[in-house]
Amino acid sequence: MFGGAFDPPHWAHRNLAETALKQLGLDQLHILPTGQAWHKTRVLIPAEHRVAMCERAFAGLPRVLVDQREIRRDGPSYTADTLRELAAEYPGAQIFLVLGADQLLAFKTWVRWQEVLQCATLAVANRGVNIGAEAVSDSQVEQDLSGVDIPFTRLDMPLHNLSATAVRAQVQGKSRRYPDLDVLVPEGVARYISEHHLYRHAT
Ligand SMILES: Nc1ncnc2c1ncn2[C@@H]1O[C@H](COP(=O)(O)OP(=O)(O)OP(=O)(O)O)[C@@H](O)[C@H]1O
Ligand SMILES: O=C(O)c1ccc[n+]([C@@H]2O[C@H](COP(=O)([O-])O)[C@@H](O)[C@H]2O)c1
Repeated sequence: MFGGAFDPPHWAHRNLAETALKQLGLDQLHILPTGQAWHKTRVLIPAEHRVAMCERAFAGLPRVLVDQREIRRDGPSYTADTLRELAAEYPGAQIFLVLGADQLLAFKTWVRWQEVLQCATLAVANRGVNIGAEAVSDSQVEQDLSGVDIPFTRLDMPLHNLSATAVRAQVQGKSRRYPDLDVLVPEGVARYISEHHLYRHAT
């Protein structure tokens, strides 16, 4: 499973999914847009938009499905609940949880994180912890991860200094770092953002 706010989904998300499919030899990859992100302070845009953008962002990747269960479930989205359901649906399967290094470093704040580890193997992509600020190097990420005492496997993906925060800032005109939105998000997502006038105002 690969969960996220996906507000909006960007190139690093797609590359992460592609890398996980190939490197882990997955039979199926569930993309899970978060319902209620209890751990985020900002309010996410409506789920229907995030789902529609995920459909576009991950389009054409084999064995990928956008799974709306966290959106349909009442209450905060806990990964432990989702993994329990997936484990029951795929008895005997090895389940991987795909995430970026920033989330691995926060992992012990997750609700029932021990249960998450019982259900899934964590598959982690390098990502700078200092997201949105200056670019970070692989060696800095290595240093950040060196103290982690949780078992995980590495996804071999080049570092992308990219975040949904940077995409929202670009659309709001707060940042002029990139020439075009297509550099940050797949074309279908850029079109959707423009057609639905998303992210024009700060939330
Ligand atoms: N550039 C990236 N490199 C590696 N992993 C990433 C990257 N961006 C996001 N991820 C991972 O994808 C998952 C979902 O991320 P999310 O949808 O919150 O995007 P985000 O860019 O972190 O958003 P925001 O900037 O709003 O916090 C998380 O596990 C996160 O670590
Ligand atoms: O279960 C939890 O307590 C929990 C706490 C923080 C994050 N998560 C999940 O981790 C995934 C990535 O989170 P984020 O904040 O990077 O979008 C997403 O699926 C979240 O629901 C889950």
